Amino acid sequence: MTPPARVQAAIDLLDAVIAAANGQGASADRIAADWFRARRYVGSKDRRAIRELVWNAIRACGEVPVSGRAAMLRLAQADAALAGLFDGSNYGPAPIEAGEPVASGGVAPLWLAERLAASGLDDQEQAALLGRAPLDIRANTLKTTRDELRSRLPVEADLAIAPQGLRLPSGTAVESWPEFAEGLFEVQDAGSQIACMALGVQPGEVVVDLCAGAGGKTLSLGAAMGNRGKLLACDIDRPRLSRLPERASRAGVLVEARLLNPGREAEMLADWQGKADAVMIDAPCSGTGTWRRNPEARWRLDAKAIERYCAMQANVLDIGASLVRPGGRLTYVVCSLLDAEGADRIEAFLSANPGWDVALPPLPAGQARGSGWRLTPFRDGTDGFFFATLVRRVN
Ligand SMILES: C[S@@+](CC[C@H](N)C(=O)[O-])C[C@H]1O[C@@H](n2cnc3c(N)ncnc32)[C@H](O)[C@@H]1O
Repeated sequence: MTPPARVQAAIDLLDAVIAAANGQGASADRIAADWFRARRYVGSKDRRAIRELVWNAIRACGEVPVSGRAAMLRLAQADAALAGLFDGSNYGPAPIEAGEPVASGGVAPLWLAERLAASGLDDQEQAALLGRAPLDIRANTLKTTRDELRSRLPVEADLAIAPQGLRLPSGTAVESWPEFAEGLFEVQDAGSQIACMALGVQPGEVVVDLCAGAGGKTLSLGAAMGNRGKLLACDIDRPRLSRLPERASRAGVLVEARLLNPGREAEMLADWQGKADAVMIDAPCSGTGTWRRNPEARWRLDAKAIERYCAMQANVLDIGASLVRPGGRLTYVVCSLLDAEGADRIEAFLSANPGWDVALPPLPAGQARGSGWRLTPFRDGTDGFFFATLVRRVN
C-alpha cells in the first residue's frame, strides 16, 4: 500500500470505531481484527502502520470525533509529514480543505476529565492513562519459579513491584510459546498481580472469587494458595466463565467454577454463606484504569453508565460480604480511578455495614486513597486500580 492509502485505510477503520463507540458496538481491537481478516491482502507492515495511525488518533482525541477523517486531521495538525499524505492520490485521502472539522484533543471527554480531576488525578496522571501498556507476565509458582522462567524467556526485566512478575517486550506473541502451553506463566498486569496480593490468601484457606470472569485473578489466587484449601470461582457471564476450566487445567489450578443467575446469586451460593476465609470481588467497572489498552473505551462512557456500574458494584459487594465468615476478609477491586467506583463505594459500604474494619497487607506499590489503595500508570507503571480489604468483625 502507498503511505496515503494507509492513511485512508486508517480513516475508514476509525469511522467504524467511532460508530461502534456511539452505538455501544464492538471494541476497537475487535473491529480492527475483523477489518484485517476481511482484507487478507493487506501485508503485515501495512497492518502495523495502519494500526499505529488508528491508535494514535484515538489517543489524540478527547471527545468522540465526528468522523475518522476529523480524528486523523487532529494528528495531521501536529505532523506535517502526515498532513502531506492528504494528497488526493489513488486510494489516498482527499486534500485538506480550509475550515474542515478537526477533532478536539484532550485526555477524555470534558465531563469525564473533570471527574478524574475531582478524583485526585492531575494532568500528568491523566495523560499517563493513555500511555503504552507494557507486557507483564506472572510466573506460575505451581509449576515453576520466576528465576527458572527468566532463564527460559527473553525477558526485559523483573518486575520490582510484583514478586512473580516479569516484563517482556510489548507485542511479543507469548501465547504461542511452549512455556505458555505448559502453564508456566500467565499474562497479567503488575497491578492485577498486586490487587490479588491485597487479599493475602494462604494455603489451606477457603476462598471465593466472586466476579471471576475468565479467571485472570482466580489463577493468581490458586497459585498463592498452592492448591491447598478450597477455591470457588463464580460469574454471571457464561462465555467468560466457560474459558476458566481450560485455563485452570493448563495452569494446574484446582478450582470449582459456578455460573450464577443474575438476581439469584445469594440463593445459588447458599452453601457458602458465612463460610469463606477470603472473598475476591473484582467488580464490573468503567475501566478508566485500562485506557492504555482500550483508549476508545473513554468514548463509550456517560454519567448514566457510571451510575449503572456503581449499582452493580454495591450489589456484588453485598453478595461477596455475605460469604465471608466472622474474622474473614474481602478485597474489593476495580480497574477504575474514579472515586465514585472506588473510595466512595467503600465508604458507602462501611456506613451501611458497621461490622467491618479496614485492613490492607503491606504492598510493594501504590498510595492510600480513602479507606483503600490506588495504583496508577503514572506513579506505579501499572494499569489503574483501586482496591480495599475489609475484615468482618467477630461477634
Ligand atoms: C472486572 S470483570 C472480572 C475480571 C476477572 N476477575 C479477571 O481478573 O480477569 C467483572 C466481572 O464481574 C461479573 N459480574 C457482574 N455482576 C456480577 C454478579 N452479580 N455476580 C457475579 N459476577 C458478576 C462480570 O460478568 C465480569 O466478568
